[in-house]
Amino acid sequence: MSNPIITFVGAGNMAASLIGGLRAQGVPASAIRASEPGSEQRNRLQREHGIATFSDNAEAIKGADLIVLAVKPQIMKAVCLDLAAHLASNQVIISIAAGISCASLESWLGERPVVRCMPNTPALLRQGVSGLFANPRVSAEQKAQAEQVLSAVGLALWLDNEAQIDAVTAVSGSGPAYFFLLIEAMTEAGEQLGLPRETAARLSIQTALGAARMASESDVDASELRRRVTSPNGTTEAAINTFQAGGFEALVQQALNAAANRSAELAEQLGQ
Ligand SMILES: NC(=O)C1=CN([C@@H]2O[C@H](COP(=O)(O)OP(=O)(O)OC[C@H]3O[C@@H](n4cnc5c(N)ncnc54)[C@H](OP(=O)(O)O)[C@@H]3O)[C@@H](O)[C@H]2O)C=CC1
Ligand SMILES: O=C(O)[C@@H]1CCC=N1
Repeated sequence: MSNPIITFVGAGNMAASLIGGLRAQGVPASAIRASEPGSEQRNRLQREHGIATFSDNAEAIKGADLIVLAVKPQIMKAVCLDLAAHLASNQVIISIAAGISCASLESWLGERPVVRCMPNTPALLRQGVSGLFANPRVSAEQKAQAEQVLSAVGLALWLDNEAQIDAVTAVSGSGPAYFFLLIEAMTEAGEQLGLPRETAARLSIQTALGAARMASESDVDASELRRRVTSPNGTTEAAINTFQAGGFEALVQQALNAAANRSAELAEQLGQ
C-alpha cells in the first residue's frame, strides 16, 4: 500500500503513541504531520520522530489523505467548526475521541468519510486494542488506510454498527483502569497478609501479565484456564467462591453498563 499523508490534529498521549507506532512500522516521517498548540510537544515530536509539526490546524491538514482528530472530546466541536472550511471532499476523518458520534462530526464538518475509533492506553506500548466503525462514505481503500493507523499500536477490530462503540469503550477503552484497580486491591490485600508492599505489588503485576499472556496465547478459553488453577477444595476455590458470593460477575456487568451508558450520555451532551 502506498503511504497516505496522515495529519494528527491534537498530538497528546494517544496521538504520540500512534505516531510512534506508525514510524516503527516503517511509515516515513514525510507522510506524517501533527498540529498541536504546545510548542514543547511539537519540538518533542520533531526530535523523536522527525515529522513536520504545525501550530495551525488548517495549515497542517492541507494535502492530507487522513486526518486523525485526537483532541479532547470537550473541544472537538470547536476544532471541527474551525476546520470545516479548509477540508477537501476526499479527506477521511478518523476520530479517536470518546463519545463523539459520526453524525456529530458530519454535522460540524459536512458529509464526508468518517471512521470513529476507540483505542486504549496500552497503545503507548503498542499493546493496545481498538474498535473501529466506518460510515457508509468510507471506501474499502480508505478503511484499509484507517486500519493501518490503528493497527500500528495493537489490534484493530471493525464493528458492524456505531452503537457498539459504547460497548467497546466499556470493555477495552476504560478496561485498563479495571485491571489497574484489581492490581491496586491485590497489592493492598497482599500487604495486609504480611508481605512488604513492593513485593505484593510485583507479585500482583507479574501475575496479571502472566495471566493475560496465557489467556492470549493459549488455545483454551479463560474459564478453562481458571479451572486449571482451581484445585478442588483448594485455595483458589476459596477465593473464587468469596468473589462470587459477593456478586462479582453481576458487579462487573453493572460497572460496564455504567461505562457504556456514560459513553452514550457524553455523545448526547457533547454532540449538539
Ligand atoms: N486516554 C485514554 O484512555 C483514551 C483517550 N481517547 C481519546 O483520545 C483523545 C486524546 O486523548 P489524549 O491523547 O489522552 O489527550 P491529550 O490531552 O494528551 O491530547 C490532546 C492534545 O490536543 C491538544 N490540543 C488542545 N487544543 C487543541 C486545538 N485547538 N487544536 C489542536 N490540538 C489541540 C492538547 O494540547 P494542550 O495539552 O496544550 O491543551 C493535547 O496535546 C480524546 O478525545 C480521548 O477521548 C480514546 C481512548 C482512550
Ligand atoms: O474515561 C474516559 O472517558 C476515556 C474514554 C476511554 C478511556 N478514557
